[in-house]
Amino acid sequence: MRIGILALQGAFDKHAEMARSLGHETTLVRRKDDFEGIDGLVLPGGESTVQLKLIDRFDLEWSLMRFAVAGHPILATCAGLILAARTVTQPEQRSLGFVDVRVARNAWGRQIDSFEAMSDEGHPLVFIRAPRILDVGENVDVLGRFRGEPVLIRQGNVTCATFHPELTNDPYVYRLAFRKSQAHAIAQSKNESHAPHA
Ligand SMILES: NC(=O)CC[C@H](N)C(=O)O
Repeated sequence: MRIGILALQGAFDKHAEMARSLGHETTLVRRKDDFEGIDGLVLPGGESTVQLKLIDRFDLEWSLMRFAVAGHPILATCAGLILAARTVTQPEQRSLGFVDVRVARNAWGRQIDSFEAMSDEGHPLVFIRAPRILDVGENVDVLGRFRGEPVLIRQGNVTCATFHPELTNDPYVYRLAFRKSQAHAIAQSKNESHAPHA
């Protein structure tokens, strides 16, 4: 697949490395034109307030919405999850609403700004001023937990992590987010919609 990495601000280099190590091609996405030809998209960590401003400045909101609604696979991590969430608190902030979750920003407290841990399922986690998922809607699947609380979720084509999977050496989150079968299904539905109507 060709994976676009939103590269306005934040931790996008390591995402590109991880995607390439799994055999994907990558495109750094900074302008509307960059959405052409990508099959999947990463919304990386960083500072979500700054990222929102840059999305406005470069007029990318409509392209992001259209990409999500078209059903393409999206992986949103940390600040990316904050952008993708339905509701953001602490402080409140506008968001794109791709997934039906409520998140609190910077929610682990100052003393433990950044830390490494293992998920309940045994995968490595790196948290950096991470958000916490406060509640999930009924259409949201919880794919990973830490001490019982959701840290990896998926709703339809959008997979979100509160942590930084690109800073671990475990690619399972990418495998979950960018499944071949998913890309295939999307390509097929595109072909069908292009088929001439009898
Ligand atoms: N590592 C991260 O992406 C941190 C997210 C950041 N604390 C925010 O609120 O946007």
